[in-house]
Amino acid sequence: MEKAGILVEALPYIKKFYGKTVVIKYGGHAMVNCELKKAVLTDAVLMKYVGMHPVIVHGGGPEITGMLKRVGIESSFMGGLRVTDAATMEIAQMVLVGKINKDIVGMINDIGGHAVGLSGKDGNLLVADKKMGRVRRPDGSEEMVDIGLVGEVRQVNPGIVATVIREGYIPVVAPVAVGEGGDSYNVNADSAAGALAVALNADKLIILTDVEGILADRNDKASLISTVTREGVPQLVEKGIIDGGMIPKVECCISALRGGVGTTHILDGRVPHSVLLEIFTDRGVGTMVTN
Ligand SMILES: Nc1ncnc2c1ncn2[C@@H]1O[C@H](COP(=O)(O)OP(=O)(O)O)[C@@H](O)[C@H]1O
Ligand SMILES: CC(=O)N[C@@H](CCC(=O)OP(=O)(O)O)C(=O)O
Repeated sequence: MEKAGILVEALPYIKKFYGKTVVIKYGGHAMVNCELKKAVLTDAVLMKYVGMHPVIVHGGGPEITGMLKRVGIESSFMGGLRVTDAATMEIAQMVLVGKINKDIVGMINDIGGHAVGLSGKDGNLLVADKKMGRVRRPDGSEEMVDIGLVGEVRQVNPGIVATVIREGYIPVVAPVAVGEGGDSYNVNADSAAGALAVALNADKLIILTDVEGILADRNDKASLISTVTREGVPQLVEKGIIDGGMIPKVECCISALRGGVGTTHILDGRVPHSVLLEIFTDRGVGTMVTN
């Protein structure tokens, strides 16, 4: 009976989200092991079976760093973005599009779902301009520096994703964009997910990472901030509560909300089925960034 209770609890949410689009950003740090990956992807398959439209945008920062190391290239980051020269871009594309994307697609299909892998270059899905890096000088001022083939999404052409959804597949998108002259650009996966969520008019954007959500004190899980408004975020950044890799996540939540996405969430991808818990139960998990 207790187990059936979960299904009864889920029913109104299944009804509420029927036909709705949910963009799930699956970060590299949350891809801990095969079991966890399966749990996350099973959630997406289940969502599809109950009539929702999950779209996965994946990262893979740690795997790119690992592969670069194997070929003797040291990674460096500026403002959370990888400094990307031509050789780094080649490896990043190989890892993101050739390996991680296909691994996820294979896993979804193996679980019993139907997935199609895309990069931002397919169907000109993500069109990018060159993005400059930002460094803070000791006096507190900021300097813009060239960080190579890093892109900022200028335009999203979601047609190919819409087609894939309409045909019954789960789209799985790698954050490699097309730039001027057909060049590949390395795009932060959070930004790619946010831009795609806006273009698809998604109801939810869920960012899966390797922490419980936004913590007021990084050493205390109990300090989880379960809801923060768009206006409340800059204060948390100024106070230094939010820094590093969490900055592009909250920025992407804010721009997604501005662009019309219903709600945005930062969840712990290391907790099995955190996406299902967020969508189908009353127990909101992680941090919700709202209007
Ligand atoms: N206030 C905060 N609460 C939780 N994590 C934070 C906070 N500020 C910064 N972080 C950092 O952000 C990291 C998540 O970003 P990142 O490592 O880029 O993840 P991903 O690979 O999932 O994109 C956390 O592991 C943590 O170190
Ligand atoms: C420009 C830039 O930094 N791109 C990222 C793309 C992958 C990514 O964002 O992966 P995570 O979500 O796992 O961090 C990178 O090269 O690491």
